[in-house]
Amino acid sequence: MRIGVGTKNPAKINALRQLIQEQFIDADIHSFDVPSGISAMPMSDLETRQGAVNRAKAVLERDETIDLGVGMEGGVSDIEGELYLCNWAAVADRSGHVISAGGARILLPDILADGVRAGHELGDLADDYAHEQSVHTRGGTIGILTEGRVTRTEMFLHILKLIEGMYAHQKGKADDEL
Ligand SMILES: O=P(O)(O)OP(=O)(O)OP(=O)(O)OC[C@H]1O[C@@H](n2cnc3c(O)ncnc32)[C@H](O)[C@@H]1O
Ligand SMILES: [Mg+2]
Repeated sequence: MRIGVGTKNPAKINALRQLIQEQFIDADIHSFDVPSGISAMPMSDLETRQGAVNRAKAVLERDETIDLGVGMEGGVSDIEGELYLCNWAAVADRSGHVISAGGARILLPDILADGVRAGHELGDLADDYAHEQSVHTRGGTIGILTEGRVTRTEMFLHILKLIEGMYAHQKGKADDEL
Protein backbone atom coordinates (compact mmCIF):
# COMPACT_ATOMS: atom_id res chain seq x y z
CA MET A 1 0.00 0.00 0.00
CA ARG A 2 1.16 3.55 -0.74
CA ILE A 3 0.20 6.12 1.86
CA GLY A 4 0.59 9.82 1.13
CA VAL A 5 0.82 12.39 3.89
CA GLY A 6 0.02 16.03 3.24
CA THR A 7 2.93 17.74 4.98
CA LYS A 8 6.71 18.03 4.98
CA ASN A 9 6.77 18.61 8.75
CA PRO A 10 8.83 15.82 10.42
CA ALA A 11 6.84 16.08 13.67
CA LYS A 12 3.78 14.92 11.72
CA ILE A 13 5.50 12.48 9.34
CA ASN A 14 7.13 10.71 12.29
CA ALA A 15 3.72 10.12 13.85
CA LEU A 16 2.65 8.26 10.70
CA ARG A 17 5.94 6.34 10.59
CA GLN A 18 5.45 5.21 14.19
CA LEU A 19 1.86 4.14 13.54
CA ILE A 20 2.96 1.99 10.61
CA GLN A 21 5.68 0.38 12.69
CA GLU A 22 3.51 -0.23 15.75
CA GLN A 23 0.57 -1.65 13.81
CA PHE A 24 2.74 -3.70 11.37
CA ILE A 25 1.09 -1.97 8.40
CA ASP A 26 2.66 -2.94 5.06
CA ALA A 27 2.97 0.52 3.50
CA ASP A 28 5.41 3.06 2.08
CA ILE A 29 5.04 6.67 3.12
CA HIS A 30 5.27 9.52 0.63
CA SER A 31 5.07 13.13 1.72
CA PHE A 32 3.57 16.00 -0.28
CA ASP A 33 3.47 19.71 0.36
CA VAL A 34 -0.23 20.28 -0.26
CA PRO A 35 -2.39 23.29 0.64
CA SER A 36 -4.59 23.00 3.72
CA GLY A 37 -7.19 25.23 2.01
CA ILE A 38 -7.84 27.10 5.26
CA SER A 39 -6.07 29.94 7.05
CA ALA A 40 -2.45 29.52 8.14
CA MET A 41 -3.60 29.76 11.76
CA PRO A 42 -6.90 27.87 12.11
CA MET A 43 -9.07 29.50 14.78
CA SER A 44 -11.62 26.76 15.57
CA ASP A 45 -12.05 22.98 15.74
CA LEU A 46 -14.22 23.21 12.63
CA GLU A 47 -11.54 24.97 10.61
CA THR A 48 -8.74 22.78 11.96
CA ARG A 49 -10.65 19.59 11.08
CA GLN A 50 -11.35 20.99 7.61
CA GLY A 51 -7.62 21.57 7.11
CA ALA A 52 -6.89 17.93 7.95
CA VAL A 53 -9.60 16.66 5.59
CA ASN A 54 -8.50 19.00 2.79
CA ARG A 55 -4.91 17.83 3.09
CA ALA A 56 -5.91 14.13 3.04
CA LYS A 57 -7.97 14.64 -0.14
CA ALA A 58 -5.36 16.88 -1.78
CA VAL A 59 -2.76 14.12 -1.49
CA LEU A 60 -4.98 11.73 -3.48
CA GLU A 61 -5.40 14.40 -6.16
CA ARG A 62 -1.68 15.16 -6.27
CA ASP A 63 -0.52 11.60 -7.03
CA GLU A 64 -2.70 8.95 -8.62
CA THR A 65 -0.53 6.08 -7.31
CA ILE A 66 -1.38 6.88 -3.68
CA ASP A 67 -3.98 4.58 -2.07
CA LEU A 68 -4.63 6.50 1.16
CA GLY A 69 -4.23 10.21 1.90
CA VAL A 70 -3.47 11.43 5.42
CA GLY A 71 -3.86 15.00 6.67
CA MET A 72 -2.90 16.47 10.04
CA GLU A 73 -3.66 20.00 11.19
CA GLY A 74 -3.04 22.03 14.33
CA GLY A 75 -5.05 25.04 15.43
CA VAL A 76 -6.73 26.73 18.34
CA SER A 77 -10.24 26.46 19.74
CA ASP A 78 -12.01 29.07 21.88
CA ILE A 79 -13.95 27.71 24.85
CA GLU A 80 -15.64 30.42 26.89
CA GLY A 81 -12.96 32.94 26.01
CA GLU A 82 -10.01 30.65 26.65
CA LEU A 83 -7.86 29.39 23.79
CA TYR A 84 -6.92 25.73 23.64
CA LEU A 85 -4.45 24.14 21.27
CA CYS A 86 -6.39 21.60 19.20
CA ASN A 87 -5.33 19.02 16.65
CA TRP A 88 -7.13 16.97 14.03
CA ALA A 89 -6.21 14.29 11.53
CA ALA A 90 -8.07 12.69 8.63
CA VAL A 91 -7.63 9.79 6.24
CA ALA A 92 -9.23 9.68 2.78
CA ASP A 93 -9.38 6.69 0.42
CA ARG A 94 -10.12 6.35 -3.29
CA SER A 95 -13.74 5.33 -2.68
CA GLY A 96 -14.47 8.76 -1.17
CA HIS A 97 -14.49 7.47 2.40
CA VAL A 98 -13.05 9.94 4.94
CA ILE A 99 -12.44 9.31 8.64
CA SER A 100 -11.39 12.12 10.98
CA ALA A 101 -10.62 12.38 14.68
CA GLY A 102 -9.40 15.02 17.08
CA GLY A 103 -6.79 14.90 19.80
CA ALA A 104 -6.01 16.26 23.20
CA ARG A 105 -6.72 19.90 24.05
CA ILE A 106 -4.37 21.96 26.13
CA LEU A 107 -4.95 25.46 27.47
CA LEU A 108 -2.62 28.07 26.03
CA PRO A 109 -0.99 30.50 28.45
CA ASP A 110 -2.23 34.10 28.03
CA ILE A 111 0.93 35.24 26.30
CA LEU A 112 0.44 32.69 23.51
CA ALA A 113 -3.35 33.14 23.35
CA ASP A 114 -3.02 36.94 23.12
CA GLY A 115 -0.45 36.61 20.34
CA VAL A 116 -2.68 34.26 18.34
CA ARG A 117 -5.63 36.61 18.78
CA ALA A 118 -3.42 39.48 17.56
CA GLY A 119 -2.92 37.54 14.32
CA HIS A 120 0.44 35.82 14.86
CA GLU A 121 1.05 32.16 14.07
CA LEU A 122 1.40 29.89 17.06
CA GLY A 123 4.59 28.37 15.66
CA ASP A 124 6.37 31.76 15.77
CA LEU A 125 4.98 32.59 19.20
CA ALA A 126 6.02 29.20 20.60
CA ASP A 127 9.59 29.74 19.34
CA ASP A 128 9.81 33.10 21.15
CA TYR A 129 8.19 31.67 24.27
CA ALA A 130 10.57 28.70 24.46
CA HIS A 131 13.65 30.55 23.10
CA GLU A 132 13.99 27.76 20.57
CA GLN A 133 13.74 27.47 16.80
CA SER A 134 11.15 25.56 14.78
CA VAL A 135 9.29 24.19 17.80
CA HIS A 136 6.48 23.19 15.40
CA THR A 137 8.72 20.67 13.60
CA ARG A 138 9.92 19.09 16.86
CA GLY A 139 8.09 18.69 20.18
CA GLY A 140 5.51 21.34 19.30
CA THR A 141 3.74 23.72 21.64
CA ILE A 142 2.33 20.73 23.51
CA GLY A 143 5.87 19.50 24.14
CA ILE A 144 6.92 22.91 25.48
CA LEU A 145 3.87 23.30 27.70
CA THR A 146 4.15 19.76 29.15
CA GLU A 147 7.94 19.76 29.63
CA GLY A 148 8.22 17.10 26.94
CA ARG A 149 5.86 14.62 28.56
CA VAL A 150 3.66 14.65 25.42
CA THR A 151 5.21 15.73 22.12
CA ARG A 152 3.51 16.84 18.93
CA THR A 153 4.47 13.51 17.34
CA GLU A 154 2.96 11.50 20.22
CA MET A 155 -0.16 13.59 20.11
CA PHE A 156 -0.66 13.02 16.36
CA LEU A 157 0.25 9.32 16.79
CA HIS A 158 -2.61 9.02 19.26
CA ILE A 159 -5.05 10.56 16.76
CA LEU A 160 -3.77 8.38 13.91
CA LYS A 161 -4.27 5.30 16.12
CA LEU A 162 -7.88 6.34 16.67
CA ILE A 163 -8.40 6.65 12.92
CA GLU A 164 -6.62 3.41 12.03
CA GLY A 165 -8.69 1.62 14.67
CA MET A 166 -11.92 3.12 13.36
CA TYR A 167 -10.93 2.15 9.82
CA ALA A 168 -10.41 -1.48 10.95
CA HIS A 169 -13.70 -1.42 12.87
CA GLN A 170 -15.68 -0.06 9.93
CA LYS A 171 -14.07 -2.53 7.54
CA GLY A 172 -14.99 -5.38 9.89
CA LYS A 173 -18.61 -4.21 10.01
CA ALA A 174 -18.75 -3.93 6.20
CA ASP A 175 -17.29 -7.46 5.80
CA ASP A 176 -19.91 -8.83 8.23
CA GLU A 177 -22.65 -7.46 6.01
CA LEU A 178 -21.34 -9.19 2.87
O1 LIG B 1 4.07 22.16 7.59
P1 LIG B 1 2.69 21.98 8.12
O2 LIG B 1 2.15 20.61 7.90
O3 LIG B 1 1.73 23.04 7.64
O4 LIG B 1 2.80 22.07 9.72
P2 LIG B 1 2.69 23.31 10.69
O5 LIG B 1 3.74 23.15 11.72
O6 LIG B 1 2.64 24.58 9.93
O7 LIG B 1 1.35 23.04 11.46
P3 LIG B 1 -0.16 23.34 11.02
O8 LIG B 1 -0.17 24.00 9.69
O9 LIG B 1 -0.95 22.10 11.21
O10 LIG B 1 -0.63 24.32 12.16
C1 LIG B 1 -1.31 25.51 11.88
C2 LIG B 1 -0.61 26.64 12.56
O11 LIG B 1 -0.65 26.44 13.95
C3 LIG B 1 0.65 26.41 14.48
N1 LIG B 1 0.71 25.23 15.35
C4 LIG B 1 -0.23 24.31 15.52
N2 LIG B 1 0.13 23.41 16.42
C5 LIG B 1 1.34 23.76 16.82
C6 LIG B 1 2.25 23.25 17.74
O12 LIG B 1 1.99 22.17 18.46
N3 LIG B 1 3.40 23.87 17.89
C7 LIG B 1 3.68 24.97 17.20
N4 LIG B 1 2.87 25.52 16.31
C8 LIG B 1 1.72 24.93 16.14
C9 LIG B 1 1.65 26.39 13.34
O13 LIG B 1 2.55 27.44 13.55
C10 LIG B 1 0.84 26.76 12.14
O14 LIG B 1 1.05 28.11 11.85
MG1 LIG C 1 1.18 24.97 8.34
